[in-house]
Amino acid sequence: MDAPLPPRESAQFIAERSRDVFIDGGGVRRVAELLLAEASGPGLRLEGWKALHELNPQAADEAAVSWVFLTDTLNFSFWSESDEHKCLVKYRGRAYSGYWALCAAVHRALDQGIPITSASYYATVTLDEVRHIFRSDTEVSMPMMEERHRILNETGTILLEKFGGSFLNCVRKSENSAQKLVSLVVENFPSYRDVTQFEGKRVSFYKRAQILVADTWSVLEGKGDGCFTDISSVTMFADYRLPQVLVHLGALKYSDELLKKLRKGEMLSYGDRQEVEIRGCSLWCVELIRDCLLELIDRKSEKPNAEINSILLDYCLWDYARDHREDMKGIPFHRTRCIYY
Ligand SMILES: Nc1nc2c(c(CN[C@H]3C=C[C@H](O)[C@@H]3O)cn2[C@@H]2O[C@H](COP(=O)(O)O)[C@@H](O)[C@H]2O)c(=O)[nH]1
Repeated sequence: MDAPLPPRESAQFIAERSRDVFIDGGGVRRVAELLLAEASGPGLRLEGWKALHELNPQAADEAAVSWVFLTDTLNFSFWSESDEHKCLVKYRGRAYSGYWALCAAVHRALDQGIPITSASYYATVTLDEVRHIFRSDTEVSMPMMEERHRILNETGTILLEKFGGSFLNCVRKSENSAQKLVSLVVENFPSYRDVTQFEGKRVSFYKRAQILVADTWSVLEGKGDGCFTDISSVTMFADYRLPQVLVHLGALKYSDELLKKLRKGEMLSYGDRQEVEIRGCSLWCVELIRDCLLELIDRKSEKPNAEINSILLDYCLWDYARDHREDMKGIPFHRTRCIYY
């Protein structure tokens, strides 16, 4: 079977044929201007990954890389039916939700002596143990617990068989190429194969594979094994938060029909035409925002302290979405239950 289009090309192909999701040129520019103000701050710098997030590993060693691999292997589908009743994990006096609940649960387990980031442990961890490790401190559990258990066993077994139980060995096989690492991950770990169809073409988003490469780059601070020569070729990560924030900021628009459907809380299945259009147009929209931002920076002839790329734009917009949850209440996120994002 022919290889799918890579994410960036997939996004352009989808955006050019989209019927229910549209990119707004004026909105793209306004977001670029909003981010220009950030260009010299920590929000758009690689160092922000550690400095702004207390649950991200602060070290840059093999254990930190293993932590990133474990969390990104489980980095999907945290949204709950109602925002009032959701999974929360308390850790060091704070209650975390969504993706951060996952990270808090990993730290809680490690503090209790459970080696959850070790492949030899999660390759054979039982469902009951997974339920205990990722237990919620509310009556709402983390979604898709059975799928998380299956993926842990599958991924741990493969990591032991093919990479000596350490994701750092896989990183080293990429020889400092981000694209090669994305390929190694999707070729060897089935749960990362975020591929679907659109108008007869096989398209890919590779959301978890790309964020895994980005987080590996971040945790290794862009140095040594984490110094990827082609890191700027990695695109934003097509999840369910970025589309929501891009619509909120006016860079993306939904048709009335789609907006009505999302407002009613209707589910979209993975691979549905509208679901693919939301993900593809969001990815392409961030590429256009990046191009516009780089143009604005050139015009201001203010050299940013480090190269701005789609990863840093994504992190910044995702954090923005987290910090503006209340303002975004009127904009629905699309509800898809899957293991890919
Ligand atoms: N596009 C994009 N999607 C991201 C992330 C992250 C966290 N990563 C970075 C964040 C801080 C550190 O810098 C990490 O590196 C999680 N997600 C996705 O969001 C969804 C969870 O959302 P909520 O239910 O609100 O927690 C779910 O699909 C999850 O897969 C990101 O950065 N970008």
